[in-house]
Amino acid sequence: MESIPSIRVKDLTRQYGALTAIHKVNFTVNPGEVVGFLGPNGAGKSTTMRILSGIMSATSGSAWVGGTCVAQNPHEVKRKIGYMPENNPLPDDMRVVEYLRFRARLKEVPKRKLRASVQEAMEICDLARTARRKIIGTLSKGFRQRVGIADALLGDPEVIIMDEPTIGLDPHQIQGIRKLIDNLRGKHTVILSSHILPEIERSCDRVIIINRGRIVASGTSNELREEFLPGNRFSLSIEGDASQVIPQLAAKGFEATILESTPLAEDRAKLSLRIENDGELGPQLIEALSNQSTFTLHSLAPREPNLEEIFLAATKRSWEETIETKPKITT
Ligand SMILES: Nc1ncnc2c1ncn2[C@@H]1O[C@H](COP(=O)(O)OP(=O)(O)OP(=O)(O)O)[C@@H](O)[C@H]1O
Repeated sequence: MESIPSIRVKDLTRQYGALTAIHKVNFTVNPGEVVGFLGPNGAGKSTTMRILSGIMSATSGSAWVGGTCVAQNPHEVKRKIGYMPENNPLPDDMRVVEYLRFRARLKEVPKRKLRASVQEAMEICDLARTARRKIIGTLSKGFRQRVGIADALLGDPEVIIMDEPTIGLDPHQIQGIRKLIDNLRGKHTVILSSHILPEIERSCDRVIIINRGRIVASGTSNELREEFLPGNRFSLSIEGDASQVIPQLAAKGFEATILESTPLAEDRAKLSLRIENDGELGPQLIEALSNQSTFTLHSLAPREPNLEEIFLAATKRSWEETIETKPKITT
């Protein structure tokens, strides 16, 4: 039997007056998945997350959380979802434990489970020992984010949604939040939005890319690489005449393009190549580029495009498609 998706979104659209913030957005997230929601500023990430968590209604379309329709049963959905909004506002004058107990009561966590639920959330977020009785106003940004995540975990919801959980954090704090997200894996379905692409690549099983209110790509990093940046990529450094690299490769039967060329000191250059040929290419490339008079090969290594390159390719394609489908203005 097929399991019910933790999240299903169908043709979700939201207008703010004349502005279409999201347009016919469709996606599903399966139980236990950790999904990254990626998009430039103003793409519609927060709008989608707010609708999913029942804070805001959609103009049209539908969303379900654990099979429950958000518009029809917002109260039930709120029990199934833990939401940490962007720039999570917290009361500066409360103690961490007091605040979380207050939040647990608001979320209608049953009285007999309340203390245990708060304790468990504080333990998962590493607050129990260090910050339990601290005044929130005195906490660092990293610890404030932990309080926000602990809040989202109260009542053990099926789905955790985090809007920019690492924004404004230093590398140590980011590492802490990353570990925390790793600990949630398998116990909750997680959607997190972030601008930090290596962060998403490192933490998420799958990525959904949204641009100007529309989903432009969805898949694992590998699937997206295949779709948007096919071909084998290599980095190499040479000494000598860089303009001879492509002719030399062509003579040996390789179809290659230079993606990037960076001159280095002493007649050296670093090149990034895309090769269309299939198969295990490394040894053949070394052979093709060695023992000839115009340059010396110093190093060669395969290079996988990172999520930033995939993201740029996906959003560029969606931008070009929009330009192409726009009617031409005639005078
Ligand atoms: N309350 C609102 N009223 C009017 N327009 C809004 C409102 N909230 C968002 N918008 C607009 O809707 C679009 C999508 O915004 P949204 O906040 O969902 O994007 P985002 O991807 O989360 O961006 P960011 O990463 O900057 O938060 C933007 O053009 C934004 O200016």
